[in-house]
Amino acid sequence: MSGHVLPVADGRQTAREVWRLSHGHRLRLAATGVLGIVSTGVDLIPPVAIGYLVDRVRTETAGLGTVLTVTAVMVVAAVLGAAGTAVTIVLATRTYHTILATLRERLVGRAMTLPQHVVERAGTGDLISRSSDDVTAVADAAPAVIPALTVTAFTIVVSLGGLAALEWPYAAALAVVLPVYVLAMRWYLRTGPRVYRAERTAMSARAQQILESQRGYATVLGFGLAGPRHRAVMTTSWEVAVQSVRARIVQSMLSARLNLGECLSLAAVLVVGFVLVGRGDSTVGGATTAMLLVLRLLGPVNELLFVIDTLQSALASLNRMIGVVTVPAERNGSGPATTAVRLREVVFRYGDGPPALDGVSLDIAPGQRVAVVGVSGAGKSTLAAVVAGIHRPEAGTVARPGRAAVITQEVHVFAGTLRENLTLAAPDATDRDIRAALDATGAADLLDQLPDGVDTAVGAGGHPLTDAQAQQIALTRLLLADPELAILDEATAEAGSTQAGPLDHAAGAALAGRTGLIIAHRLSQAAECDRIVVLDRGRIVETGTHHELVGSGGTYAELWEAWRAGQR
Ligand SMILES: Nc1ncnc2c1ncn2[C@@H]1O[C@H](COP(=O)(O)OP(=O)(O)OP(=O)(O)O)[C@@H](O)[C@H]1O
Repeated sequence: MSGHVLPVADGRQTAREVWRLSHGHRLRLAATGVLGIVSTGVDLIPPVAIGYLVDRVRTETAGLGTVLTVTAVMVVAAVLGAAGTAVTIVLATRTYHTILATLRERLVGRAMTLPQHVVERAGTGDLISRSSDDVTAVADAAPAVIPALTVTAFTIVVSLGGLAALEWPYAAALAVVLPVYVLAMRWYLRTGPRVYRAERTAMSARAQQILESQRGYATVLGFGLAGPRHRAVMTTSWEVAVQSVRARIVQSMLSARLNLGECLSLAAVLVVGFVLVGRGDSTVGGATTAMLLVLRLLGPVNELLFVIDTLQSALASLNRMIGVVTVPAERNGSGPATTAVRLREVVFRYGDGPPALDGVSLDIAPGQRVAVVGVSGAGKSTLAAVVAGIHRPEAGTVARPGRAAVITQEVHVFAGTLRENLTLAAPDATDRDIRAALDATGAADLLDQLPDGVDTAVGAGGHPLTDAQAQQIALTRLLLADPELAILDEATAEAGSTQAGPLDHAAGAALAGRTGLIIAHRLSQAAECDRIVVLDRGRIVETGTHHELVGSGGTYAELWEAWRAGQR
């Protein structure tokens, strides 16, 4: 199965796609960046002001006026810095969600057009989980990750710049401590996700045991299973306790590593400050500013390390989402102008079963209507699905026009208005187009039965429709979608004898002017087609016009006789 999973984008693809998605938001992003730098720059003022005050106090040149002025400057700077940072975070979050919404739209759009065989092989669950769980993971990461990322990134740059501007050895002292943080981060990324995953898995197992015991309460009592169920819940609960303790230990160990980094950073800057002040290269006020800058830096860095696992899993989800968006569009292998559909030696089987199609070759010219007939199980529906691109053959080639539409036996009426149902594949259709299409397929009568005409709600919870009406709607939808190739798999097979005529008429209208492949159960339909293909156990055994085949006295002639006898 793993060979067929949907692709996962790598870092470069994700970066490229995010850059593309940011189109139209780049000015706002740049403005957010500038505001972030300015706000963190303003945040530098309090440490510098305190350093200045320390020097003035040491040289005994500070009066009450100086203290008040410096305090006022600090208060203003703190308020401005906080306000600027808050606006930066709001702007960044908004842009993040806008880009995420666009990505989600693209993801859903791409998911809808993925070839069915791609989805089937990967498992529908994978696609659903990418468009739901992964989107949630990326969206939920926003409150934790965005402030930590934006504030930390700007704070690191601005504080290091500030330290270097004071005296470069201060910045160098921090650089020496950097490996402690890098090692802590690498250790946490290796360990954290694993223990959290184990904790979550243990919790799901416990929930599962409890739920099963509750749902199967009667069985548990009836078979005297209370003891084993109790033990199962106890075992899984104990596992949760063990895993939770492990997770908390990992968090404590991360805190210990961060404390070590903090301690070393402060000690390093203190020692450097001591030496610089001793040599007269820095004032005590300068050393104080340096210490305050380092203290300011430590908070955001710790915060970032604590959310790094959230960030990592959000990135993994993002890569999975972008993986779907970047699935290359399938080449349909559109047929050359003289053939609309061209199959060569097509073999298809369900799982390990015998071939449902066994070396089928078929050409359909543009505008031609070909009927497929055969006994039940001959492979007719499979052929329709292969031509439609729903199934991919294991051998042979299939070429079809770019715009193909299929109506299968399972006609579905979507919950919504009749108009929405009809314009699903033709969103630009006007009221006149809809009316004309309904007239053409003979479904206009339906409008009289609906209280609000085309705006009546149909489908689940709406106005009830008969199977024949649902098929008429499907045929009208096809007419509006205007595909080059229409594949009708038993579109009129459900019809009782009174409905057969109108539905045959509707099918004829929907097929007018386009290439058609019709799976004909009612042979009167086949008789009207340009050509008939007879399938038997996955092979084409006869092909010709109705008259040719009846005249040849083969399989079709027998089927025709049997069908006519049944009609009498
Ligand atoms: N989803 C499936 N899984 C396994 N085997 C299948 C599946 N669908 C069809 N088959 C098998 O493939 C063969 C061809 O089936 P197909 O439905 O294409 O025949 P058909 O001619 O359309 O039959 P009918 O007229 O009864 O619909 C049959 O042997 C059938 O049992």
